[in-house]
Amino acid sequence: MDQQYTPLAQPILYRILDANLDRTREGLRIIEEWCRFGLNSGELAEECKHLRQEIARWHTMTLRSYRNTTDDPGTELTHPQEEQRSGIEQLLQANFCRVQEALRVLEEYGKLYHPDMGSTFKQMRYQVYTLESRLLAHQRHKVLQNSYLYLVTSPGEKLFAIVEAALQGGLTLVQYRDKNSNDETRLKIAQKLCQLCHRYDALFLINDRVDLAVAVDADGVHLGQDDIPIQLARQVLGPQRLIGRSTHSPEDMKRAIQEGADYIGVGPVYETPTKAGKAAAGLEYVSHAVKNSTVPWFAIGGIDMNNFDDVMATGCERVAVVRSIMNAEQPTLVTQYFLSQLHRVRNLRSHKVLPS
Ligand SMILES: Cc1ncc(COP(=O)(O)OP(=O)(O)O)c(N)n1
Ligand SMILES: Cc1nc(C(=O)O)sc1CCOP(=O)(O)O
Ligand SMILES: [Mg+2]
Repeated sequence: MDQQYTPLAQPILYRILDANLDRTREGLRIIEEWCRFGLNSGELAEECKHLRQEIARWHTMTLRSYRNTTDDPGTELTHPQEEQRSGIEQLLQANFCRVQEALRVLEEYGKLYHPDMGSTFKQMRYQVYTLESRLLAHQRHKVLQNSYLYLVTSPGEKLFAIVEAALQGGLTLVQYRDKNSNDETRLKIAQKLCQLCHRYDALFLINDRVDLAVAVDADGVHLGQDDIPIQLARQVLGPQRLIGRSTHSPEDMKRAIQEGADYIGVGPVYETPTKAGKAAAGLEYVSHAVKNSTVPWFAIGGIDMNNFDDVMATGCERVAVVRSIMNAEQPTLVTQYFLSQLHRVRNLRSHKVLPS
């Protein structure tokens, strides 16, 4: 039987357009507030505002006059997930999704309303996809900039409990490093750790494995000197994810920065059983990083509470550790101790009590 098509009644069309214009404007406003107050990014906030204003031009009095909230069954419908957000990332993601869906509705139904509306809203939807990528990248760089302590994990039964304890102590940067498990296990662990870190608004990176980073939607990867080139990792990961590179000499550092590393590891400061057989690069190399690194960098290798002051005396302001936290009896307290000391040194330097 041939299907009978009837033209969409004008009041229905107008209500659909009104509701979705509202939805996009509200969602963009929520995103804009984070760009402005959370990220301090005038540029991103301005882009949201500009989009909102363009959308407002289509939101005419005529369309608004068809609003009938009391008879709209949709106002009662909420998903339990809307009542709960585990962190800012989830909140932003939910609102981007809402805006993109509403823009798609406007694109399709708009074609029945005005000859230009479909193409205009299609363009806007792509603009919002780009905005989402840029905002995510900005967000990740901001957390990285504000991270002074980096936990590189080691495998063990208490892995999740230790990472969570450290996150409770204020840790904001975690790397999953696991040299021996099979890929099925690695994938499961990485998924769980990623969710855990994101619940605390911390960054989650994966050692060595670009594929796993994509699979679990991690914030980035850490690559050693023997791993794939940064440029190739960037092609796979896109511009919005972070790439870290280990460096052991001034030449490594120069190359990693030139190749576009978002941060670098500087070490091993001391010989360490975590990387047995690797010679120490020493405090001299840390001092070189103080003077020459133009990207955030983390001193790594054998750092603990006993030698922490010596490392900081070079002018270093960020450290990465494995055993100091993974083997600690009280990982929350150790994390808090490291963070408070790192903060204290920065404060003393900014008040010129210590040389910077
Ligand atoms: C922050 C940080 N710095 C250095 C390393 C070491 O990476 P790599 O040289 O690739 O050695 P492995 O960790 O893969 O054994 C790191 N993981 N993190
Ligand atoms: C994983 C790693 N990379 C290093 C480097 O110098 O690139 S040193 C290191 C091990 C750090 O472990 P711990 O804090 O237990 O000494
Ligand atoms: Mg590696």
